[in-house]
Amino acid sequence: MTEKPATDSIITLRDLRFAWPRGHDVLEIPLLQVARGERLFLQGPSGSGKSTLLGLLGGVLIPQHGSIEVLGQSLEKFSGSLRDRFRADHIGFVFQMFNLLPYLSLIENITLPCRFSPTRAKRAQANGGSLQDEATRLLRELGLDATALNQRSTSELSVGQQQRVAVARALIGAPEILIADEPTSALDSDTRVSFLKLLFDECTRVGTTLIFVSHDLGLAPLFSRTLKLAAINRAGSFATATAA
Ligand SMILES: Nc1ncnc2c1ncn2[C@@H]1O[C@H](COP(=O)(O)OP(=O)(O)OP(=O)(O)O)[C@@H](O)[C@H]1O
Repeated sequence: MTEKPATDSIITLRDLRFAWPRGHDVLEIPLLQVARGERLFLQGPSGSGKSTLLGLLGGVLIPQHGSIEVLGQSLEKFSGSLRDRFRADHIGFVFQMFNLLPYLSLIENITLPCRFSPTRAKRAQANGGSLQDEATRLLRELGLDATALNQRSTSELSVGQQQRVAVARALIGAPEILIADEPTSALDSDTRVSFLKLLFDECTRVGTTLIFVSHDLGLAPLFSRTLKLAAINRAGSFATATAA
């Protein structure tokens, strides 16, 4: 893999190998560094290991070999509960299907990460006064009026509205890293680009590093760097990540 050493890297993977139980190695990454504030576009064919890599970066999975350093901490040395805490404090997630909870109000959905992370709750309060105020402010930045929408169930929101709520939830309490797994796949191409601009603006304002997975290669030029995961070959040899 061609990889420029980053001077201020927020993520460093070294000699990483990961295999699912009873499976071949899915990932082999000799070195990957992500700089603070970078917007990284992660691509690769279906099954190349993109979601697996996100799971490793988020401390949901641990590699059989190698190290994963995030914010200077070696995640593979943490216990499961420490990794859960670390993830809650420092990483926001936006999923393809957004995963909003229909039995919570829109504002409760956004403030949910603060229930799991006192660190994020404190940061959100420092920014907004109350968690509710901060959720409302984030929604406004993302172009939604919380007062008008909060009476509705999240399942009654349009896809574009749900997506913004999911972004507000991921960004509340200013996590250092935002991981987005195909969050634009349900949108038409014009809406995708305008949504990405909004996402970039928010990440810049909050100071969040963005790792974004998509099959839509047309979006890649909008990012500071593209990381391509190669397909796993039939013999089961390692997939290798390359920087584009
Ligand atoms: N929970 C699991 N248990 C066993 N194997 C898994 C599991 N999750 C993924 N895999 C395998 O790991 C490989 C990589 O899967 P992964 O979901 O990371 O790929 P992907 O690039 O995200 O694919 P897609 O673009 O289709 O979402 C695949 O061969 C998949 O079958």
